Amino acid sequence: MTVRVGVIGAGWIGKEHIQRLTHAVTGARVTAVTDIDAARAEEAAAPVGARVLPDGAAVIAADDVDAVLVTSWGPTHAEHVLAAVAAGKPVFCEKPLATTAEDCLRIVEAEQAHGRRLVQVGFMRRYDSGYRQLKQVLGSGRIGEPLIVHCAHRNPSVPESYTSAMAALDTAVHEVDVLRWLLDDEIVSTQVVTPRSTGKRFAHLKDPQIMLFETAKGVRIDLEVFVNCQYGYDIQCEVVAEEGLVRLPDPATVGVRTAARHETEVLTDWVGRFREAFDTEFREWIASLAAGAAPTGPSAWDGYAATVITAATVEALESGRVVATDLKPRPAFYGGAA
Ligand SMILES: NC(=O)c1ccc[n+]([C@@H]2O[C@H](COP(=O)([O-])OP(=O)(O)OC[C@H]3O[C@@H](n4cnc5c(N)ncnc54)[C@H](O)[C@@H]3O)[C@@H](O)[C@H]2O)c1
Ligand SMILES: O[C@H]1[C@H](O)[C@@H](O)[C@H](O)[C@@H](O)[C@H]1O
Repeated sequence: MTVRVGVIGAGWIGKEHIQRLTHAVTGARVTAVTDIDAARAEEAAAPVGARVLPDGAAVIAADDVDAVLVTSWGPTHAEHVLAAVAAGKPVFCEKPLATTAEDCLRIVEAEQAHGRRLVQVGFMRRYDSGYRQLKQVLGSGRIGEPLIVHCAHRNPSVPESYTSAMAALDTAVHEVDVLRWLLDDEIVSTQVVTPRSTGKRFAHLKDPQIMLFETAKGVRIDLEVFVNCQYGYDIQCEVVAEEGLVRLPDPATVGVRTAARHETEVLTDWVGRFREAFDTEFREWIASLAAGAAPTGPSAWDGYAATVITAATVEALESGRVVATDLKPRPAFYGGAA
């Protein structure tokens, strides 16, 4: 069975995912595309033989759309996801699920009222082979219980429109999700320490930031977010446990030895670093839909948790205080694990 996908938002990542669904995933076809910029929609739709529809509502209602992909701007996500759930269609929403906790809860409630999972959120790190190996080691019990996690999330640079709050909302949101999943634990408090800011970019920006999270089981996480590090796109994660530690591998690149030096490449963007993870994410999503099963990836509840925890982190940055995340109790509908 071919899953026919309708796409809402044909910008940067929308175009990437349209290409991915067409060329890297079997069993999927993009049949409809919309964007508030019609020329952009046309540019993304034409090469894959999809038609352009006037808006998100038309995509969701279309007879030749079995599942919906939301890749528009964050503040518009909730409207499209709620409409897809109301129509009973599976929906994959790029992060964030919604920009407010209230909207996330609306989605969570609508999905529960529908009675079956329809929503998956685009946290692709859960599909990265390195993170999956980390989870396998932690789950095997070989190194005992996790105690401390050291992480770094570095981008070479960001545009001037990037704000200090985006370090949590746009960037650290990936660690928030992947660490909840990796540790099978919940983040209960957050704090932000601001070292001297880099002089290499904008005066308005607090960059780098050190985020300190505490989990329900007492694990401490330190996360350096440095979005103008200049040298490359660099994702680090090391879990220190009772009987050992496990570290996220760097992507494999050839080592070059020349002129008395040994060099390996550092990637420069998230597109290259997580390409395979994105491919796997969409292959597994489409496979679950083709099998008539509910999606197994990050849920609407995970989307809610990430929005609440990152909002609390912005509050921590602005107040200088430790902020409790105060998540609502997890509904049984979403299972036991984080
Ligand atoms: N998983 C990841 O690592 C990752 C990476 C980049 C972006 N994202 C997320 O993907 C989303 C899109 O990011 P982007 O970088 O592609 O942005 P973008 O600005 O390049 O594209 C967004 C597109 O959505 C369109 N749009 C906005 N509102 C719309 C609406 N109501 N209906 C139809 N189209 C609408 C815009 O015209 C634009 O073309 C964001 O939520 C972002 O956080 C995720
Ligand atoms: O939207 C992007 C994307 O989510 C990347 O994975 C992250 O590294 C960037 O910091 C963020 O701005």
